[in-house]
Amino acid sequence: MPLTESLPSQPGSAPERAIPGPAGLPVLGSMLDLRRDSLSTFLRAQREHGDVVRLEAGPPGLRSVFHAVFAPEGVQQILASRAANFRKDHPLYEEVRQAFGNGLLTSQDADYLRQRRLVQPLFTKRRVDGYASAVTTEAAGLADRWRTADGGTVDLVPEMNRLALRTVSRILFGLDAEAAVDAIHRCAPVINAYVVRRAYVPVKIPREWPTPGNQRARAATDELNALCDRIVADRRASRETAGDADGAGEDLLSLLAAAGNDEDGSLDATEVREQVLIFLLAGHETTATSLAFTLHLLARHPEEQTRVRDELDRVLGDRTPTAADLDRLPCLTQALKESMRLYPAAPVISRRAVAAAEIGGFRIPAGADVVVAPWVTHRNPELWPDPERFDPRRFDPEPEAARHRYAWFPFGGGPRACIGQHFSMLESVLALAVLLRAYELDAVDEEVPVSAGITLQATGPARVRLRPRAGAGE
Ligand code: HEM
Repeated sequence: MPLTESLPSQPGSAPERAIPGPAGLPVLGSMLDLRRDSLSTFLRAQREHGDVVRLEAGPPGLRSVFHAVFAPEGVQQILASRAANFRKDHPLYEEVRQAFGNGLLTSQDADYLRQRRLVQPLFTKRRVDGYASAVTTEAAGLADRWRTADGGTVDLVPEMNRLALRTVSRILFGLDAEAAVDAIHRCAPVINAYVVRRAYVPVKIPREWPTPGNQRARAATDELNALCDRIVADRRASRETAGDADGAGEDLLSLLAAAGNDEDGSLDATEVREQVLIFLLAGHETTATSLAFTLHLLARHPEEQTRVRDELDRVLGDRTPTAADLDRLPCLTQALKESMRLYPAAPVISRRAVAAAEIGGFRIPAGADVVVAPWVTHRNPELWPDPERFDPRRFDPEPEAARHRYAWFPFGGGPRACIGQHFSMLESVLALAVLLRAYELDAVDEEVPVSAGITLQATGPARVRLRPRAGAGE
């Protein structure tokens, strides 16, 4: 086993110096803080202790130790330049793997390479551009439905969740997701909370024990698995009836089904189901968060909303946006990126070090659990002056080019960067364009409380009042 990776240290640094961090409570360390509000705990740790910190959780003798790295240079080492040394073996990923199986998000090594090769063709630029009309059709359907919204007010959190789930299901699974919406929205939060609760405790109650928490999580997992099995079985049945008329390789389900049928068994039934589940979940919750917060921030900042809408009117007039419009809507794209800075859908990304590594002048030991946190790096006042302020112009071409590549990394980076990144940007820009052309939005709620599950979760409503625009969408 290699014990030390030689990584460049900063000039004059002293690698053996102890990594600073909060003392926390005498017995439990930072365990309660991490479980209660990991985002604020990491943010405070950065402000008080710097860009490499060490947090301890649990009583002496049973303590878990977590390292966190916040400077863009360190993030780059972990996610990209030294990615092979930082694996998805962190307790948080172990919990995600237990809950959702070994799909593309959690798999590693040969399994991962095989899976990534299989699904990559769905995410080429040409392929993703082809998803545009499905996105605008779904968004226009929602804009129509909003005409009858109760009191003209909607909560963007469930609305965007439903929109993103319908869109990804239609594109990746050729499926009308209406039947799946309820089950996913009931089960995903239960598992999300369970995963995070377990990730930061040093001693875990075995999953098999019949505690109420274990039973609730098991029931939710079983329901999601059954849903995914049904999705796969329905598609198989319809392919057989249609004599494969829809053509293999058309969407994710066709690709998976074809691979599952391979004689060499390259994906067995469990693997097919696990891919379906991970793409259903990773493919909608995250984009939904971006959509909801972008609309809500624009509702809270009318001058920015006007700037975006003027651009939409100028560039699109009355026509439906297409993939070719993406480069023509810089104001909208900047507002989206700024919202992803403030509310990154994956606020914390976790890894485990194989060998020891020097980062930012400190030595991270072999076997250490390490996180990088877009939530914290995106709020570093040295990179983002007045960080809590919503200011889309931070993404003007000049300041954007001047910033470190890892000052903004909502999609991660390196070999495990988000496969859905371009899809998500296309989906968000086009859906936002359709909705913002049809409605002006006034914020009802101001701040929206959030917490970190596997992904960022809004824990309160993000309501807006809708004012239909004259002539739009009629
Ligand atoms: C705003 C939207 C999104 C955000 C912020 C986001 C964020 C991320 C991040 C940070 C990672 C890397 C995790 C790590 O390094 O540990 C990731 C990976 C992944 N994402 Fe996304 N994602 C988004 C949308 C999507 C969409 C739309 C899909 C699918 C259609 C998707 C599917 C995946 C998958 C399968 C992986 C694992 C990729 C791999 O390891 O090869 N994501 N995402």
